[in-house]
Amino acid sequence: MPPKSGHQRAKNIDYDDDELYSDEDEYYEEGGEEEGISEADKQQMAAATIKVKEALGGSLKPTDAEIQEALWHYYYDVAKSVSYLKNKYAPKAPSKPKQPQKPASRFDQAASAAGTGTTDGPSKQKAIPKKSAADKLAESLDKVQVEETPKIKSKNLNVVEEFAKSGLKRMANFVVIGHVDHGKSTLMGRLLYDLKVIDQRSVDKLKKEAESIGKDSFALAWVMDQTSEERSRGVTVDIATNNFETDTTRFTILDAPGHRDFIPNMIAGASMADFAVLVIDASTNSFESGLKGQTKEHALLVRSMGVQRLIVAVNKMDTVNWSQRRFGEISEQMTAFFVAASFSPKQITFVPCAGKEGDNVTKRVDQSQAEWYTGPTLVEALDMCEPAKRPVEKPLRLTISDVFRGGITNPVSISGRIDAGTLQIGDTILAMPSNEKATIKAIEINDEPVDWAVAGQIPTLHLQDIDPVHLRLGDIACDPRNPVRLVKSFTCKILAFEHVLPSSVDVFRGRLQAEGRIIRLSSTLNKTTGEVIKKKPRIIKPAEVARVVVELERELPLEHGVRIVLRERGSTVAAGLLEG
Ligand SMILES: Nc1nc2c(ncn2[C@@H]2O[C@H](COP(=O)(O)OP(=O)(O)OP(=O)(O)O)[C@@H](O)[C@H]2O)c(=O)[nH]1
Repeated sequence: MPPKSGHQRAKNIDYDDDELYSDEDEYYEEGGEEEGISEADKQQMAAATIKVKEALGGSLKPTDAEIQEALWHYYYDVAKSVSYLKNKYAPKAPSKPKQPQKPASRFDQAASAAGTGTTDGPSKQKAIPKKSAADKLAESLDKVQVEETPKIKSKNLNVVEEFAKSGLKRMANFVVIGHVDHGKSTLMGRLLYDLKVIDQRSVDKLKKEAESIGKDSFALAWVMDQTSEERSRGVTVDIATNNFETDTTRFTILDAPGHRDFIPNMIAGASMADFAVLVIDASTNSFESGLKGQTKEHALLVRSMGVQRLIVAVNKMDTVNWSQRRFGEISEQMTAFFVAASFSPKQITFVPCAGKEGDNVTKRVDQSQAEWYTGPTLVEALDMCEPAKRPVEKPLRLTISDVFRGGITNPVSISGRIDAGTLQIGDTILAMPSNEKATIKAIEINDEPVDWAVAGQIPTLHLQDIDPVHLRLGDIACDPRNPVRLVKSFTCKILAFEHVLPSSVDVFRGRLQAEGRIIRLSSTLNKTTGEVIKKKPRIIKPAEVARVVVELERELPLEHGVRIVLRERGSTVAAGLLEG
């Protein structure tokens, strides 16, 4: 298996789903109060018993009955029960603490470094055990002192200054786009392998797994495509992120899926990207079929979402014998298209490469194969990109791209790119549109605990004082003193991909998706100068730039300058920038 984050992912959680409380009845049998206990209580007790055992590790071994007594008394509050059991059963004489069964995860270390306590128990809505049973235990438990969840202490850092003096390498996020099967994942897998982000053993393991299901050629792609669903289908279904460093820059790869059904995920990737790597399969017919497929659509999408810089990886050059002519033909055709799509030719670099064998990825292609090519390798081209400026001085805006419901230490976590501002442990954030506050108890970047994070980074935040139902993909975590405003309708400048008429549309902003309606076509605009060409057009034609007004079904946190995409019945009709 490829390396995974230590955290259990729980994307798109259905919070009403009680999957945690499943067939664990055996844990209940040892002596709970059977009488008058509902099935839900039993299941809750069984699940909480497991959690308490995990939290106690191997050091203390109270019986199940003892654990359940504590849980019963504390209304299934795992943290309080654990405190009680530790107090009650800890050895009296000071002794060396035993090694915990499981090494503490980095998440847990981050939390304890921040001096945090934990809570995990039944939510407020859950059934409360009957008092009579609790009373039976009350007497014996009355005197126990319980640690309350401590307030998170902020170090009150000046994060902008910390960032300036940290000497952190510059950071850049790029999205990998291109038609299905053109070799995006393989190319990125190769990059990570050659830069030693993934080791030989892991690749060998992936190769074995790939061979065992007769898909040998996919081994490198699996470095990026990490979930089993993606593997069995052979396509990337979500954005895989991975990191690597060169001497000057720390890069985050956002590997977007090429399959047409998954364009919303690609949009989410593009909304976080400083630049894009467009992968084009140079093989006979593949380039041409890509042109009819997603090659152009993806390029247009990222452009209309504000991405200006492109690296075009003309891939699978081995299949055309590293033909200079083929490379020239593809570069020429694509340049004409890019210019029409308002990319500046200065911002585009074409690199011939072969991801599978790794030619011209980090190692220069053998001169005997392509003595005609003197330009940069892919990694050199990446290094030449100027990352966008980080608006660290602005109020915090973080677009939530994942919500995790974790374990005991970190019950609620989110991750997403910080679009603006900074944050640190102890900060209060406001989730919008739910308008609920939360406290940051720990922060991780690339699985490492840190004290702060700044615009451009994609941290994971471990939160407290909030119920996960208030956090949804696409929501904004912002500074409560400068909250993001909620809008019901907005004007935006769009590039049309198809004919645009007043009609119902799906509005995408990163991972946020909402139903809306184009209610007015205000004007068509000059692509370069932005001047009004025609007021109140009846229709907007493909490739035209226009200003339209969109009304949403519900209020959403949207601000000036955010990138949005309008889709209709599964296809992208337009994309652009929100004006107000
Ligand atoms: N000959 C050759 N084949 C390649 C090269 N790169 C990738 N392939 C093959 O092309 C196929 C598709 O590669 P992927 O990396 O999965 O393509 P993708 O673009 O990530 O596909 P999606 O995730 O479905 O969008 C695999 O069989 C790869 O082994 C290359 O440089 N040369």
